[in-house]
Amino acid sequence: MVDKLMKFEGVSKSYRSKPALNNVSFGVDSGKIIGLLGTNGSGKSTLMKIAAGLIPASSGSVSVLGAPVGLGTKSAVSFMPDRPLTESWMKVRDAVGFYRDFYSDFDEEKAKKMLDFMNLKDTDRVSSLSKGMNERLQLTLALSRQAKLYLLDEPIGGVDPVARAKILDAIVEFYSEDSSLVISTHLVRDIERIFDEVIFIRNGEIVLQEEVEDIRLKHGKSVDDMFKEVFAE
Ligand SMILES: Nc1ncnc2c1ncn2[C@@H]1O[C@H](COP(=O)(O)OP(=O)(O)OP(=O)(O)O)[C@@H](O)[C@H]1O
Repeated sequence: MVDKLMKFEGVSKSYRSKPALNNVSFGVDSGKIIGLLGTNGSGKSTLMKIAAGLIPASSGSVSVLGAPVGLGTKSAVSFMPDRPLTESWMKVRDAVGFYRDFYSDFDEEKAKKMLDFMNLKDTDRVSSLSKGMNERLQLTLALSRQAKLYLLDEPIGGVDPVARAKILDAIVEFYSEDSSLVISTHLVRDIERIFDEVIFIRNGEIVLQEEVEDIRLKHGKSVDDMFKEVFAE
């Protein structure tokens, strides 16, 4: 029986000699929205890229649905990178076509509903979208794949609070409960309402993994208060 949707065991990663992750172990269960929270440079993107099979770990093992990360796990994982994969010549419909052609699990109907929700038009040029609208597009593309695990790297980075709220509403609205979502951010206060569980990462190490309800009940704190306490300098 596969117990965890994703599992990191003793994972370390260095870029040349610079360490980015140090002996990271944790698991992700199915059916959850999880916040991967850490300050700049704490290793969030590195962790996601390893889970998505884009870069290798230096040591340790990572599995998705019980299989080591590799070609076989890529269809179970949809990754939204912090930099867009779309090209500037594209219109929104070209970006959708690109994903449809590239991913056999792409759900075009879902993409259309999401684009509508996001107020994006087929004919909008990607290069003329504002940062917030572009993030809406990237999120639509990533969530329209039928994956088991969605990894969203800073989906609300650099957008104003109104755009943030819209993006969070879209995540909640279009999330399917037989999958899990891992969302990296350092903007904790704006987003904590949607998390079931949070993982704190500091200097490449996991320093806390806890259910949000437990943080509130056991510690009597919001996730944001806890984050500020753990990351105080
Ligand atoms: N391609 C790379 N080459 C060299 N060092 C890198 C590379 N990518 C990341 N690093 C370093 O690894 C560490 C972790 O970076 P990472 O991007 O994973 O952090 P992060 O938590 O996602 O940060 P941010 O919130 O700023 O995006 C940082 O010290 C960073 O400078």
